Amino acid sequence: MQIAVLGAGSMGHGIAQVSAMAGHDVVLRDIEDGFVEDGLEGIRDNLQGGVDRDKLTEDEMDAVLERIEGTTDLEAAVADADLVVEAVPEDMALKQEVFADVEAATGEDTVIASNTSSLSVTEMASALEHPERAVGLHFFNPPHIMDLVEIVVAEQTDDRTEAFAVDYVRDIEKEDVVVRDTAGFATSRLGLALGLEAIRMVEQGVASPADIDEGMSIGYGHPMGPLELTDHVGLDVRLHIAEHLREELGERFKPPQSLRRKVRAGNLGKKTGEGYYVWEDGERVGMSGDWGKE
Ligand SMILES: NC(=O)c1ccc[n+]([C@@H]2O[C@H](COP(=O)([O-])OP(=O)(O)OC[C@H]3O[C@@H](n4cnc5c(N)ncnc54)[C@H](O)[C@@H]3O)[C@@H](O)[C@H]2O)c1
Repeated sequence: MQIAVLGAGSMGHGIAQVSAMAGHDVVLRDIEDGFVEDGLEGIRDNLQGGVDRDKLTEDEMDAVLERIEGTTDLEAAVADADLVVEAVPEDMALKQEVFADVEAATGEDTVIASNTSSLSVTEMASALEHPERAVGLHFFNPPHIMDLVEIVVAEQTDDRTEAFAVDYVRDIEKEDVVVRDTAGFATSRLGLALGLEAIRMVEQGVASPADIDEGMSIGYGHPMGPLELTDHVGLDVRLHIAEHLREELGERFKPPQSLRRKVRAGNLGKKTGEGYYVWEDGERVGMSGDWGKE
């Protein structure tokens, strides 16, 4: 089928790639030529990495690239699309505008999906004249590696759209979970609950960040402990989501004091060199504060 992906950033280019790898024709749209080029370059790099690791052949790579076209023209991107996936920045007003613009430029049966990680798809869909065609397709980062797609069913989503989303996710060989449109969906809500409790445990001196993380990675088989994951995601991002979930779901998502303090101090995790751990050149070299070396 014909798929349009709007936004060629971290997520958009990956969603375009996995769609093309499943044999779909994809148009990748961003607002400036340079962003489109960066997205296409990202796809080329990912695929080349796959060729280097013998996951696909040069010919397969070329065939995937041939199925992807870049553009800055919204109308050209969505006119013939069966599915449009928006991956523009996480801003409700922008996403509603994009949804409405897409609806004005595409066919009546086109499914319009959002890759939002935290916003209400129901609210986004209210910008449409036919909101029953809206659905959330929450990919994980990076989309070409991560197997899960959370399908977010808005209040207005009809059965056809939900079934279409499930078929698409299975077709691109990802695993689907279907969740109702509630704050934090299923994954962010549970992941954050674990992260916030781990932070409170560090504050209470229950154990060091490294010991808490090891407990979860070795004891529970998590690929990464909740504190290291917080450092990867960004403390500012986690704080923002916690505030949103507190507002929607209650005090159990109240952000711990140390999370606020660290964000105020500019210690946002791996990207700034310190969060609950200290990072150098992308590597963990110790723990933050008095916990010292691991
Ligand atoms: N980064 C993640 O880990 C992650 C994971 C899951 C979901 N998400 C969600 O995916 C969405 C995109 O996030 P991202 O990290 O890829 O952001 P990003 O900033 O890397 O990319 C966004 C892109 O959208 C482009 N853009 C802005 N306005 C546009 C418009 N009107 N039309 C087309 N393109 C436009 C920007 O130029 C930019 O290239 C957000 O809703 C985010 O919450 C992100």
